[in-house]
Amino acid sequence: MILLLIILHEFYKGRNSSLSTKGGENLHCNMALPIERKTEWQYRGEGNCSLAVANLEEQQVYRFVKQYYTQQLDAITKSLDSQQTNLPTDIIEDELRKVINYVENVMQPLLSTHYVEPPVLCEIKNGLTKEAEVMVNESRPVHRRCKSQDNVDTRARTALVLPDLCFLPTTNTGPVYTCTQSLSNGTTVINDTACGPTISIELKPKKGFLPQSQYIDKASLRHQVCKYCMHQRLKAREGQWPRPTNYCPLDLFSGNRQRMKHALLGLIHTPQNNLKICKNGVEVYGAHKQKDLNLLLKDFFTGDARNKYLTSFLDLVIEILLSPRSKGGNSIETPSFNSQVCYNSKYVPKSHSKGDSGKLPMECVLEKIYSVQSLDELDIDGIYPIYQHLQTHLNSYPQHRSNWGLDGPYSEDWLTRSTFTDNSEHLQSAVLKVKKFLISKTVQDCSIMVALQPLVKRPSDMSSVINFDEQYFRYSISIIDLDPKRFDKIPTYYIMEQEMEKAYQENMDKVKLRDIGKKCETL
Ligand SMILES: O=P(O)(O)O[C@@H]1[C@@H](OP(=O)(O)O)[C@H](OP(=O)(O)O)[C@H](O)[C@H](OP(=O)(O)O)[C@H]1OP(=O)(O)O
Ligand SMILES: Nc1ncnc2c1ncn2[C@@H]1O[C@H](COP(=O)(O)OP(=O)(O)OP(=O)(O)O)[C@@H](O)[C@H]1O
Repeated sequence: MILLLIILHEFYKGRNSSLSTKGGENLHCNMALPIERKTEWQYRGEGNCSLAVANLEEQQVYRFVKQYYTQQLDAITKSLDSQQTNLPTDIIEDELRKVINYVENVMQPLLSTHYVEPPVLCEIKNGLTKEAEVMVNESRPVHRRCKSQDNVDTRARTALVLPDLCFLPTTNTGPVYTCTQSLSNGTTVINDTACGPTISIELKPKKGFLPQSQYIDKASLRHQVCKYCMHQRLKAREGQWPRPTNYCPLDLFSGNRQRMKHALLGLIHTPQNNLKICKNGVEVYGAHKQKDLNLLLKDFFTGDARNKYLTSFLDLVIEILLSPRSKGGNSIETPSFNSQVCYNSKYVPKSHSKGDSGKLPMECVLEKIYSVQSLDELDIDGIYPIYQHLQTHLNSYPQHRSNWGLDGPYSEDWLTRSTFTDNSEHLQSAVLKVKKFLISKTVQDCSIMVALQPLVKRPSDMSSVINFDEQYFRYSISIIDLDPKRFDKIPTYYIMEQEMEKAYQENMDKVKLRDIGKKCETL
């Protein structure tokens, strides 16, 4: 019997990997099998909507939906159709399918197959989500353990699944942690492919440009201070994080290595939810855990860099962030890219280093993210009146909401199609602007995952290998968290933007008053 179950297990495992490129059209997963053996789960992270846990055996990460997610979903579904009687399990499944379609049909073509892999829909057996949640509980941040909204929704019968991006794409032998391998005859040989730990770094870069929209008041601070820096004041006032960060997204997106390093050091100083570093999948640095990185990186570099491991690591990450994956070889600078400076940034330019033009190379991950973020040309000030206009129209013609695909389905032509020919050109163009805005919002909230492993020598296959400081590293780079943003959230965006600007302005006024006070004291 056990043998039969194992054979079935292997069969489904094979199916799982072969289906993973099909964007989850079918439901499949070995998690549905009645294997008695307990799965080894390891914590990977979480947001408001999902708990991400790695199945160590499969090297896959499951995103289990939380109760917060289903409550939101329930409210939205009821507001759109008060008659709806679907079961929560079906609603969740439909919604997860939409996420897959959005990533596959909208995000991947825009951001490239090199960086984006659509998740797969996986059926999960009863009791599995709870089992995983209990197993990883100790690793979760304390504030996530007490609210019922942060509990996984055990009614869900499906989950989104992606490869474990804290590791390099798996080989037949699985991830390699050590430099040596024990052979069956008792001898030990040096592993010539990979050596040392896998370090992953996750960056949530946020919005990388200052708006140039004509709809924003000319006198507005938003032309000088980026959204992230403004938001920091509001977050500080609301006690979301103990201290504001030195990180500014415009420094990271500048393409200038010195500025980028300044940005990364800002994140090391205050990671908040914008930086997370893992060693062999275990978080070692982030918002809630800050271990000695120089010590942790010691077995990652071969040279005797003493306390400079962190500096070397950041330089290596910068090289990867600027490397043009899809083209390979030389970097071509992006013609449309103009590096901007945020008034709030603490970066002080140093002497210009050689080869540092301060431009983003075409096709590097930052350039891809930047160019898709730039689809929003109007900013919220230009979009909000369009939203109101569309809402007024929808009050009279509610059926147009689905014609326009505002809540999906996300087909290949979601952005470009004009199936709503009975609408005026004006309306069609309004819908297109809103869609571009929502796409940009998704990419303003995504994360970059880089995984790296040192190699002992130059490998014969140099794809996804970087030569840095006379050492070779294999690496992978992916963009995650590309879920669609809701049309109905536009009014919230509008209010939030005003609150952020107000909070920033009030803080500036306070600082000014304090400075005047200090001057008066010295007179
Ligand atoms: O509005 P922002 O810029 O604060 O972004 C939100 C994120 O906050 P952050 O500032 O990154 O800490 C927020 O992140 P956290 O849950 O706070 O980690 C979410 O990603 C939120 O997206 P959604 O509502 O879950 O779809 C994000 O909302 P969207 O604006 O992307 O809809
Ligand atoms: N495939 C993966 N490999 C490794 N870690 C992952 C993977 N997917 C997610 N994670 C980790 O889990 C975290 C939370 O995942 P995710 O962003 O999908 O949750 P979320 O609830 O949608 O977040 P938010 O509410 O902030 O949008 C990520 O920030 C990342 O640290």
